[in-house]
Amino acid sequence: MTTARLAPRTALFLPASNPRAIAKARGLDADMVILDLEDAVRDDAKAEARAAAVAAVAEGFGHRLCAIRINGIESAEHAADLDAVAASVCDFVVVPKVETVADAAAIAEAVGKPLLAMIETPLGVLAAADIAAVPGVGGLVAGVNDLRATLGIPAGAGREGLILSLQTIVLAARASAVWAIDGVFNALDDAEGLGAECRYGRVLGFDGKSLIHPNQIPVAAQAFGPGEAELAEARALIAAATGGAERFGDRMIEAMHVAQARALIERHRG
Ligand SMILES: CC(C)(COP(=O)(O)OP(=O)(O)OC[C@H]1O[C@@H](n2cnc3c(N)ncnc32)[C@H](O)[C@@H]1OP(=O)(O)O)[C@@H](O)C(=O)NCCC(=O)NCCSC(=O)C[C@H](O)C(=O)O
Ligand SMILES: [Mg+2]
Repeated sequence: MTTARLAPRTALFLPASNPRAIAKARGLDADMVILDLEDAVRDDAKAEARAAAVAAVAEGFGHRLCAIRINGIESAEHAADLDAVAASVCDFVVVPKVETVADAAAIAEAVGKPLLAMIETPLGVLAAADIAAVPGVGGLVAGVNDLRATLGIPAGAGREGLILSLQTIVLAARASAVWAIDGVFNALDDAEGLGAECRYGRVLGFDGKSLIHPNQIPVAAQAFGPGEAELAEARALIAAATGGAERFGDRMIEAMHVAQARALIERHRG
């Protein structure tokens, strides 16, 4: 399912059980807000969080896209979450640990809203292309904490062990023209590390990054750009192109480079 809106560069998770975070998010410059009902919420606060999420989306988040992450298919909360999301005015439902086409299709039908499928288990990665192709799926989101755990990657290791999964997620998303959102970066105070990870995520082809703290928004927004230098080069390339293979400065360009430059400028206009 191709989504009319541009993909978010910055998608901020927050616990739906945290009213201060909800209030704060209304003043933050994130492209998307994801109210979490799953891992960020204690078991004894699930019902209260669900009601708070529905009320928060009804109150609105201004120009920001708004999503609710429900509890997984195996969870006792899943059915109540589906009912709440279906009746809510959120733009997207985020579904954790999606592993099958049947589950993605059933949830999309139940909620009647576009679905962002989290790919965060080995089975999910292996089925990612089929999940992305389900009508109603608007994007794939990498769940890197769960992926690390389910792949057996030691705590504290870099992203090397995730690369095949991350590339599979991007490939699957692109094959169905849906969004590809990179996973979270847990180190709350490491802006330099976050910037490097965002830039690498962009190099892999991701549209944007999932985030967990307000401080991460400007870093990710800058990395997923485009920056002024990129825009200037894109404009110059479009102006110089006359068709077919030709020289642009010290490199060859063809029609697809002009299309890429136009997409970059479109992305900037947002
Ligand atoms: C990680 C945190 C628990 C840290 O909280 P805290 O120590 O309270 O942060 P600060 O004191 O620095 O907060 C300063 C102010 O900013 C607000 N705040 C903090 N985080 C957010 C947020 N995410 N959105 C909006 N506002 C936020 C605080 O309320 C403070 O405001 P104020 O008091 O008014 O000044 C916390 O950051 C947090 O809960 N983050 C989100 C956690 C979350 O949602 N996790 C679920 C998704 S991650 C995941 O599981 C992905 C995937 O499934 C996977 O497997 O990888
Ligand atoms: Mg997860």
